[in-house]
Amino acid sequence: MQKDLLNSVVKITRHRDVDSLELSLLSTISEFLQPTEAALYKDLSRFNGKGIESSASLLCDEQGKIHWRSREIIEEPTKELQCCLESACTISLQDKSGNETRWIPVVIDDQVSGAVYIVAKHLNSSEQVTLNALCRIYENYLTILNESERDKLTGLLNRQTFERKIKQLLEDQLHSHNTPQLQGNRNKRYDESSWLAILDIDHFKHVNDTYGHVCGDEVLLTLAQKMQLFFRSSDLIFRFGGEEFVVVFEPTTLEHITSKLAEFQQYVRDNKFPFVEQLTLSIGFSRMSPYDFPISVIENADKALYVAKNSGRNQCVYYGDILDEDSQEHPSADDVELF
Ligand SMILES: Nc1nc2c(ncn2[C@@H]2O[C@H](COP(=O)(O)OP(=O)(O)OP(=O)(O)O)[C@@H](O)[C@H]2O)c(=O)[nH]1
Repeated sequence: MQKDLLNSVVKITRHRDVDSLELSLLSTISEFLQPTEAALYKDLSRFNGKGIESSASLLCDEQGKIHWRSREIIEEPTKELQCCLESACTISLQDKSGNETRWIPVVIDDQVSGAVYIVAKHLNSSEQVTLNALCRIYENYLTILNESERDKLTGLLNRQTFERKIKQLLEDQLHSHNTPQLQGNRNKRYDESSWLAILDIDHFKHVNDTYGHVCGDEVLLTLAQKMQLFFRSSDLIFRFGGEEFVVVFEPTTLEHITSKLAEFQQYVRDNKFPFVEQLTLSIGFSRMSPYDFPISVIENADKALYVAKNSGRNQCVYYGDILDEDSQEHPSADDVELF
């Protein structure tokens, strides 16, 4: 048992990203404590978002087969979960037949960032020690990984994680595309796809030059917080560098994404930021299908951003529109009549 446990700890700490770490923790809990249910909850307000997310969860059937469930926002968290998050205390309930349900807080930098949830037959004292030790190892390792995945100033995902996160997202989409029963609650329309947008603050150098770098940092931090509150928690938000942010949106229509981005531009224009009178953004965006290379989607959105900047800034440009204009100006060989 001890040797197996040590090997599991080695396995958990081999991971280099938070998502695999979460799956690995639940697998280990499942291996050693045979729960009927286990999950990891994340308090998104800790990351400037909204609500509570079940970021990984599993169900074990009577044959001992594990069924993984996809990540979801918890619409109505139980009062025990809320109590665990608010009090930073482990909550435990036992029914008459000895089944136990536990919520164990996950504490990062002295703040509760989530909880481990487990439903199992009565846990003896050595199993309780094992469970607590696994949760503490997870907590320690999560602290290190969070630091390497997130931008220090804004707490957003950093550029280094972009490739991996996008690859994972596209693989998940391809998987759910091929297995319709996994598509989740929302009925997807045939014309929906993912989108990638680059948002760049206009004339940010002027902010730095006028008020200083520290004030510039505060503007960046405020914008990052507004982005996290405005967009869905399932959308991925990266700080790509300086005053440039990348948002990857879950599948939706061109019409919806166009109005969502326009609304955000308006929201930024109308809202107060520290020091500056008014802040505006230029945005370039592009469609992203599971068959695209992330780097080429970035290049397309970047071309659209370039057009937005050159058209006077404070604009939102769709790559598909500049492609259409381009093909009208430079018709392809297919469009040229040969005599
Ligand atoms: N405060 C602060 N400034 C940064 C940071 N990273 C980059 N910058 C500044 O961001 C500014 C970017 O300037 P430019 O690339 O000329 O862009 P801009 O002034 O926004 O002009 P346009 O994008 O063309 O509208 C420079 O002044 C950088 O020093 C940061 O972490 N903090």
